[in-house]
Amino acid sequence: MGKTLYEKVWEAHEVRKLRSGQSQLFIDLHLLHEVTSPQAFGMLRDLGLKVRYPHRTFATVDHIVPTHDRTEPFQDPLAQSMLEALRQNTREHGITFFDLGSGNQGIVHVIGPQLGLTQPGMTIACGDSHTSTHGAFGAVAFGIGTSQVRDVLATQTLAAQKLKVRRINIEGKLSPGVYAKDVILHIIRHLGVKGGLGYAYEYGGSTVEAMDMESRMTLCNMSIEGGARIGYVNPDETTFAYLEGRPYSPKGAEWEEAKRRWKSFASDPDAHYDDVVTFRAEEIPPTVTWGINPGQAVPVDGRIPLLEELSPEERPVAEEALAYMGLKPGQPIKGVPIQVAFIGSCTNARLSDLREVARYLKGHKVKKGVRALVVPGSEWVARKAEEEGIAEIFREAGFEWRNPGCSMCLAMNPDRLQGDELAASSSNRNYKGRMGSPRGRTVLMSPLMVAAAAVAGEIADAREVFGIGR
Ligand SMILES: CC(C)[C@H](C(=O)O)[C@@H](O)C(=O)O
Ligand code: SF4
Repeated sequence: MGKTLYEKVWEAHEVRKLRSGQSQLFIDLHLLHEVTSPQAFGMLRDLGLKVRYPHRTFATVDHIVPTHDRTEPFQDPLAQSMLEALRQNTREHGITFFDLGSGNQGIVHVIGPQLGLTQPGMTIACGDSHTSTHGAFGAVAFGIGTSQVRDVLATQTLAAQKLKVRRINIEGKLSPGVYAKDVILHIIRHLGVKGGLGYAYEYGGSTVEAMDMESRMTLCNMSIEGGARIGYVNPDETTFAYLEGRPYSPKGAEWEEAKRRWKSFASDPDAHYDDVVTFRAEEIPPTVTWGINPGQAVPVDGRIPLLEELSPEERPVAEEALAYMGLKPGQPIKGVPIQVAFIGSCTNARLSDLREVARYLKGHKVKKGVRALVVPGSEWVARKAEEEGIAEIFREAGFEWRNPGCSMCLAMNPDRLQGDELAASSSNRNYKGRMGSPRGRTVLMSPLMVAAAAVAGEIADAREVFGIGR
């Protein structure tokens, strides 16, 4: 019986089995940001310990960064002190820090891949739940809590429980105007926000094989929204082509050797899976959420479910969601007015996302009264987008072009909703109050659908707004 990538990577990194039933796992790459690291460094200091492998540890600042005016000191003294703590901690421990203005600052899950730090066959940990993003490269990557951040800093290992593996096949060709974001929203809608508990998700099939790396990242990014802490795609030629020549990618003879090793981690054709699920690409519509978790989603041309169509478990959450969102059962989702349009986050703020939107947005204008923001995922993305004229297309259309950071996705910075504003958003979470206002509302969708909503002033079908596929 063959093995999955997950099992192979696990076995290659298992230091020992622990009496608890967990394993001690070696972590190849540890990524840090300002929110979940200060306490971990504090604990290390209290224990009189050093960082075990500073050269396997990299830091950036993303959550608290103001995206409008980055002049220091920031207006929020807490944000300023978090940045300073990270500067101090990384300096003291000899850790590379991609600080503001370094040219490489950005959302942690955007910069790892972009710099070639994220590689196939690695174990990657970060004190952030969307670490699953890095699985797009065939890495076993997962979010950890602050005490585990301490453990990894001190030992470069952590105690972890092995997961089951669910293979998710997506077969066929996506329709025009349908993207990886729609695929993952569709998957979560069908498997549920808790469907992945206890599983790592392995995504495959002809649709995934045809996806570029940035689409695969979008897919893996939201695994956690489906309850799976880990999501990954087997490494292939697309993966290698993306990594070749990146700053931290292996070079010269090492490159060929690395590729050989990376290939060996891919799941065997006869690998055993604990579960297998298959979706047809042609059946995946542009998908948008209507509720307060990412599983409460419908096709953009569909209706919000009637309560009687839902299972007894789903009903109370749906009622709560409808009351919060100010929406009615059976109502079409299209046409719901929006006040804010947000293109950004570790799900959808990479260069290919912005390129794709710019391609269609050119010549259109944001509807009067809509506040539209585009927040590139990293300084590198921002630079490239300026060079390619993408930034200008957004500005021309009436979007505010901001500096890189998490921005409104989590609103740990000045970018936030006001009152009960409703935002069309390319981010990954639509929890109550997620975007900084206790009554603020978030509707998740692909970046192109956000642009369509910005132009229409309401939730709209990008295929109609931009004349796609007809
Ligand atoms: C701040 C951080 C711990 C958090 C996470 O783990 O995901 C954040 O990035 C989020 O998206 O909610
Ligand atoms: S962009 Fe959003 S989801 Fe991603 S790390 Fe930042 S806050 Fe978390």
